[in-house]
Amino acid sequence: MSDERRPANPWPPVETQRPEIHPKAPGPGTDLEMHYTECFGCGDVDNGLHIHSTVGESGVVHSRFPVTRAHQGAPGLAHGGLLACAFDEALGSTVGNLLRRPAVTGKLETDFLRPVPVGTTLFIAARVDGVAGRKIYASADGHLNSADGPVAVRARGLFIQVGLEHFTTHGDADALAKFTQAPRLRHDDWDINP
Ligand SMILES: CCCCCCCC/C=C\CCCCCCCC(=O)SCCNC(=O)CCNC(=O)[C@H](O)C(C)(C)COP(=O)(O)OP(=O)(O)OC[C@H]1O[C@@H](n2cnc3c(N)ncnc32)[C@H](O)[C@@H]1OP(=O)(O)O
Repeated sequence: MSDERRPANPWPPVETQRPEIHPKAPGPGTDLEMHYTECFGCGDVDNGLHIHSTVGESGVVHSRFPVTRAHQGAPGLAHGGLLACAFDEALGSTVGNLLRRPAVTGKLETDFLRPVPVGTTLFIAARVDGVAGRKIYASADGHLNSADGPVAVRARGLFIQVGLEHFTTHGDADALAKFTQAPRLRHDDWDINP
């Protein structure tokens, strides 16, 4: 179905405030480092997505996902679940880096408009659309092979701001400690009071 014929639900679905870019957010032109070396989306992981992101103008973050044979679902085509993963990464990175609030994905919806062949690079442009308390709404378009190529996938996500205890309670406290000691992720540079 073409994008125009899909029903358009209001987005964000609730009244929101305009997102405020954190004063210590990386500026336009900054290449974002992987946020965690073991992250399947951006980390140094065999057959991971190897997504690289750069901060653009006007609150947009540009991410690139090179689709390889390791990412197939149907023969020669990207797996939809991995495409959704790429958007989770791109949206989460946009929220985390621009707002500098620790947040996790609460809801993620994807519209698959065109097939994404192996060998394609998906150019994902993501932005934060609004904030309502701990709820942060973000969306992205994925273009085939260039920033202005045809849109193949769109996504919308709800991210929920959490305190750091979310990661120590449910995750690996030692890994988190190493992670937050990285200069760019220092605690005092984050807005960590949900
Ligand atoms: C200094 C260190 C910082 C660390 C951060 C580093 C960032 C680095 C930079 C960038 C990289 C980031 C790249 C990562 C990308 C990947 C991200 C992922 O894949 S995250 C993994 C998948 N997601 C989960 O595992 C969540 C599992 N779910 C939960 O833990 C809970 O459900 C949680 C925290 C999401 C919410 O639980 P509650 O008890 O805290 O809060 P409640 O009251 O349930 O929800 C709060 C509000 O949100 C709404 N809400 C929650 N889930 C919703 C949903 N699915 N749909 C609609 N509304 C929902 C609720 O209705 C409520 O709204 P009302 O305040 O009442 O208006």
